[in-house]
Amino acid sequence: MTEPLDEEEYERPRLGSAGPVRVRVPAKINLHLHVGPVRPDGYHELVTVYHAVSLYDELSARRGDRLTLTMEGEGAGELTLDDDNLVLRAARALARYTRRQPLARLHLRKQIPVAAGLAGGSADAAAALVACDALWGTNLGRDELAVVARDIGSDVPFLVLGGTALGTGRGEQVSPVLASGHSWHWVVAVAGVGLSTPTVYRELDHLRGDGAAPASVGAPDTLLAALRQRDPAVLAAALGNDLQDAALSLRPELHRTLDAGHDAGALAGIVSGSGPTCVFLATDARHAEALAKELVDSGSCRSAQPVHGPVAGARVV
Ligand SMILES: C[C@](O)(CO)[C@H](O)COP(=O)(O)OP(=O)(O)OC[C@H]1O[C@@H](n2ccc(N)nc2=O)[C@H](O)[C@@H]1O
Ligand SMILES: Nc1ncnc2c1ncn2[C@@H]1O[C@H](COP(=O)(O)OP(=O)(O)OP(=O)(O)O)[C@@H](O)[C@H]1O
Repeated sequence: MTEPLDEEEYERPRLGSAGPVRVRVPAKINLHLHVGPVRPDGYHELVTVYHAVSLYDELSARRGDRLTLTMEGEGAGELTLDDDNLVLRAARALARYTRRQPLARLHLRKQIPVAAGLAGGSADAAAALVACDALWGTNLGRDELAVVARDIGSDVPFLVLGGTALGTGRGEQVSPVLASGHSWHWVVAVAGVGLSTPTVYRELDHLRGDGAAPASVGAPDTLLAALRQRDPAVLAAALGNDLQDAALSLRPELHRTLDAGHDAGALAGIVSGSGPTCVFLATDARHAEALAKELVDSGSCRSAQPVHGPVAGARVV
């Protein structure tokens, strides 16, 4: 919890938007996720390729005499409205960075399932940064907002920037890769219950054991080359996620979801991030529609929907 600034420390507020400001923010999947050793700070060194997909949360921001948050939609009932909520943490972080009071009335409409491996919370934090930046007239710009995002969560900088990007460090060091303009088509198969990200990382460490050479998806070169080729069959062969075995160890029923996707004709299927969402690569939009329907009919997931990527990061709409 950051201490509030003293009254005289606040800058005189600049003219911002009269509001409401509406921001749409996508979910992310990891096309490649290499997990290295645990660092002294307890995080794992990562090399990942993030990919923003067309499943969105939406945050609206209005002027207010204090900071408030209301929520509706997917999983909103599971979430707290206190400072643990990543939306409020992000608004306070921006207020502190720009030396002003965190004054805004925020409303979140969620479609991204919670603790699903799609960085839903991180996405909402990114949306809060962009929305408050516009509402308060601080106008930091995307790159500086991504810097503020680093301390909120490892995935948050990417959700500010969007597209397809290489993530290193904890995942918070983000550099965009190739703006090829090619659209990839996926199906996200959402599980009934979420999975805690820290728990999955701990399970990976347990599975790797002490001193064992970590089995790993290695370098992202093959994946990056596949993205440039624009061939779904080549991309299918390049997808990989070091957290997958840990997620499957904790939630063996995900094997059934992956098998159902494969049997339905997906080019490939992997667990997204720390899971439990499974994401499947389709040939095109029509194939993705058919795949989603077969996955729902299989009863192996709570829901399945076609998405495409890459899409832009948190944006005022
Ligand atoms: C699984 C991924 O979504 C892949 O993109 C991310 O690595 C997780 O990103 P995130 O949810 O924003 O993670 P954070 O909120 O920063 O950290 C949550 C917890 O995940 C674990 N964690 C996260 C990132 C990382 N590089 N190593 C870790 O071990 C740590 O236990 C950490 O306390
Ligand atoms: N606005 C929010 N939306 C969703 N989760 C939130 C929010 N605020 C706080 N959280 C908490 O953040 C945690 C991570 O949420 P998130 O949805 O980002 O996980 P995730 O999708 O598994 O992310 P990852 O891709 O890192 O695995 C959850 O335990 C959730 O309770």
